[in-house]
Amino acid sequence: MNTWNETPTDLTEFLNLADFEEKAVERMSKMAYEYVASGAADELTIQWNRQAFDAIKLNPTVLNGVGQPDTRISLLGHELPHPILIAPTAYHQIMHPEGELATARGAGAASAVYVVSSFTTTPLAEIAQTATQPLWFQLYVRDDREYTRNLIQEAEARGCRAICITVDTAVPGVRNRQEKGGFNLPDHVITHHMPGPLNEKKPLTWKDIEWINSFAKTPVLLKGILNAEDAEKAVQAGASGIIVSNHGGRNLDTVPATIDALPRVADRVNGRIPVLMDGGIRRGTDVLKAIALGARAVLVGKPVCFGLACGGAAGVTKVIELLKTELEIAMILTGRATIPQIDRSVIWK
Ligand SMILES: Cc1cc2nc3c(=O)[nH]c(=O)nc-3n(C[C@H](O)[C@H](O)[C@H](O)COP(=O)(O)O)c2cc1C
Ligand SMILES: O=C(O)C(=O)c1ccccc1
Repeated sequence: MNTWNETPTDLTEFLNLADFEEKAVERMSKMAYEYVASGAADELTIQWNRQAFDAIKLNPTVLNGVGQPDTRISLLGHELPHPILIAPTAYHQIMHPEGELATARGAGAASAVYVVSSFTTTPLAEIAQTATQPLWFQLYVRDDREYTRNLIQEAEARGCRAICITVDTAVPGVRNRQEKGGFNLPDHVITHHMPGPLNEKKPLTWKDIEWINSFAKTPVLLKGILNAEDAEKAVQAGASGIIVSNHGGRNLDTVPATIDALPRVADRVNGRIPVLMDGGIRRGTDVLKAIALGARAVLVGKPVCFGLACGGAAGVTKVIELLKTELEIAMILTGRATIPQIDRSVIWK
């Protein structure tokens, strides 16, 4: 059991996701902040993820009679109250002493699916005991097939409802800024399910995906697809879903913004499997734009880490709730009563 006796942070002054990032700089160790905030190399992709959202204009609809929008979605056979998921991020114990347990509680209070990273610093069993909302598991595939099979089976046994295989990290990116920040895990922070560093993984092939699909009992999603050709292969390999992602700009610098990559992937997939996206979601209008351009749901990475650092579970909850409230406002002002009504006509051409 963790005991965390500090007075809870007053979060009333946090009005948007940018406020969390601004305050997180002061609260986190330099090492942890630089780890979370940094991107690969010259950080062009990390900037483009945001700039591309900002460049998309919305088309309002007046006198539309929408009062309280319905944000529910159906995803992989389940109904979710809203389309905002918590992206897998490693090492929550360097962000807050309660680590992933706070994230799980925060996700529960915000009715959000929490995708637990392979590099969780809390055992999955403890997270599963704390969680009150669905968990998914993010998988880094390692060389040892038995290890990978056991990890998937453990995640499934703990009740995780989907496996997201991260396919964009055959090697870690050129993380100059993370290195300059002195990245180094304290001795007491242990990655229970992933001993050893990120770069001991094997280069994956489509055959590995088919192998995992042959025994996985839960839906398998591929996280880190950016173009239509790979999306088509994912469908052919039997994936149950795709997450359009550039890993938050942390891996291959100068790949495009995910919101620019999304429409082509969505067009090619053409509804055969759900397409999710992440990268740069900071406002409810970003969620609306992603759905308009073909995403069934979105995931949020860095802002959740900053929420966790600023306010533990309550900070995580507030980050998700702010986005959801902003999404509802954007739905009202564009005249969309339900998520399926958000189509490309909400984008200003
Ligand atoms: C601190 C941090 C750690 C991350 N760790 C993982 C991870 O363990 N596995 C993974 O698939 N993606 C990881 N990611 C990528 C996120 O899942 C997600 O793709 C990205 O953060 C989305 O962009 P955003 O931060 O702009 O929301 C990490 C991202 C951050 C910021
Ligand atoms: O930092 C990351 O983006 C990431 O994916 C990761 C994965 C494993 C270990 C450390 C970081």
